[in-house]
Amino acid sequence: MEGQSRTKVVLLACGSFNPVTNMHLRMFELARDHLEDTGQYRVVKGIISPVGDGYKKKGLIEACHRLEMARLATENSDWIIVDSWESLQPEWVETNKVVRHHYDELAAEQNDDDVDTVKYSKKRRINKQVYCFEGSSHQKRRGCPQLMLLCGADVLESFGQPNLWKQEDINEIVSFYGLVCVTRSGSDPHKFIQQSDTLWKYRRNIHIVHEWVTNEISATHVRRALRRSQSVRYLLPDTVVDYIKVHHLYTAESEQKNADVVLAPLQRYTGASSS
Ligand SMILES: Nc1ncnc2c1ncn2[C@@H]1O[C@H](COP(=O)(O)OP(=O)(O)OP(=O)(O)O)[C@@H](O)[C@H]1O
Ligand SMILES: NC(=O)c1ccc[n+]([C@@H]2O[C@H](COP(=O)(O)O)[C@@H](O)[C@H]2O)c1
Ligand SMILES: [Zn+2]
Repeated sequence: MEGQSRTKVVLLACGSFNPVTNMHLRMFELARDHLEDTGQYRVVKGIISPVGDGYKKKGLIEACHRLEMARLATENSDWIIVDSWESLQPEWVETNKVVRHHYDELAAEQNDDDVDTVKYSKKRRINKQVYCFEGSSHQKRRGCPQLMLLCGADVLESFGQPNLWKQEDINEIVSFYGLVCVTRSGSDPHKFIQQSDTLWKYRRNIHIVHEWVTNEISATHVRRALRRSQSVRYLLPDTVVDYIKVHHLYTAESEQKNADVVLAPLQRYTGASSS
């Protein structure tokens, strides 16, 4: 397929990024290679969206630090950016709403481009037509890049955890947007999809990216090493390692943050109290 006729894709990764690791960055590169190798897609942008403090995950340090580390980690990338919208919301925001927000932003950018096109080169607007997409309250804008949620297989498998995700949110993500899922040791995304009727129905919108160079880098491991004053160099960009040192992040004390608090989605869907 010629470059022009490929579908433009923007990849959105939501997560704690507590802190961002090299594997988070690798996840984007792996996903881009995989999608472009199909000949159908051209990946034009990657967005890292750190979760807000209202998520209440144990050991989650302040969003301002997580954002700044993600910014430092992506400063050498010409296609991955960090977006602060989610982390600045006063309460935890469901991932589906974050995806919707970014889709609306992309559509607005597309509109602006079209207006410029009309203004300066008098070409026809291409973005006026909208069409409904099966099973979604949203409308797809023609000319707008496709937004796909990018995650590791543990997040995909968390769809099966009771009271963590709303079924309608999962439906919308996999039917309207699409999912790119990178394998992670200990996970079997193919099996998980095979066992879920919803995921099976929309399996063509779920792209599984096999990471052959398996590694178990996780932010949990990084935080543990830091608490023990062990080196985390080469697991994270040097600029992030320096930032952690300067700001004395990830201590025994910070790991106890939210220790007695119920995770926000569980609170919201079960009505459980916050402590
Ligand atoms: N080694 C990895 N392989 C594949 N995906 C990964 C890997 N590490 C993180 N991810 C993915 O990156 C996204 C953000 O993850 P998150 O911020 O939870 O990082 P993490 O390393 O899993 O941290 P934690 O250990 O605190 O849960 C998630 O979709 C997660 O699945
Ligand atoms: N119902 C939901 O929308 C829902 C539930 C659980 C986690 N999440 C998101 O998944 C990501 C998971 O991050 P962690 O793997 O760091 O916990 C976060 O961005 C979080 O907001 C969304
Ligand atoms: Zn995680």
